[in-house]
Amino acid sequence: MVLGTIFVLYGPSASGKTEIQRHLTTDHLFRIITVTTRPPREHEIHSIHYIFTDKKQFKQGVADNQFVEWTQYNGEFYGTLKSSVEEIITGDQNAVIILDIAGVRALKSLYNNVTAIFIGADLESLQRRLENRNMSRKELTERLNKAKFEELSEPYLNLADAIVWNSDETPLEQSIHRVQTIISHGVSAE
Ligand SMILES: Nc1ncnc2c1ncn2[C@@H]1O[C@H](COP(=O)(O)OP(=O)(O)OP(=O)(O)O)[C@@H](O)[C@H]1O
Ligand SMILES: Nc1nc2c(ncn2[C@@H]2O[C@H](COP(=O)(O)O)[C@@H](O)[C@H]2O)c(=O)[nH]1
Repeated sequence: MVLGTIFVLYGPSASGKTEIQRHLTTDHLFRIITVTTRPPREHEIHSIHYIFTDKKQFKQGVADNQFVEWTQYNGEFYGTLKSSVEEIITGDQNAVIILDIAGVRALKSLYNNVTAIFIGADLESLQRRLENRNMSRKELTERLNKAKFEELSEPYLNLADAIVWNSDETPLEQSIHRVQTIISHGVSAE
């Protein structure tokens, strides 16, 4: 195993990225926490799920060149701090991070040791899971449409080094195990 590898989980909203990341128990695996301007969900905690900030501070961070990459999603900003990534690239541990496709592209273009793991689920599973979230109908529709027209499309999947389907008929433990195997033994172990 090459240490200093960043494993990026990406895929549509509610595909299970956060849940899978939360259960990974691989040794020497650091979780890179990203920054967002979107409001926290009920259960989300500052510095654990995200570094929550406001738009003014985020824009200042962009101006100060603090981000290695940043993106906009549903009218909110999301970004990866340079400091959090460089700690891994120059260190001796692996890391896992959750990004959108722009983030995957950016990290792959900047660093060698980046493995992109697409976490997917069918639209029915995504809809059911999003309906369980306390979000507006408008946001739910936007997230589902993004999944339908972008995040489940070929260009999105083609960027993946490994694909893990985590629809409702797949036990979550099985998906966690697959991601854990990829992280511990590499994509070819799949
Ligand atoms: N295999 C599964 N079967 C049933 N439910 C699942 C499965 N995997 C994840 N879930 C549930 O789906 C919901 C969404 O998962 P999660 O929050 O991890 O998605 P996400 O991909 O991180 O979404 P987002 O990008 O919007 O933050 C959670 O309630 C989670 O428990
Ligand atoms: N390019 C980046 N994408 C990010 C970052 N942090 C999260 N994300 C992605 O944003 C969407 C929306 O996230 P949500 O928590 O509001 O559902 C999702 O695809 C995340 O993967 C980041 O720093 N950079």
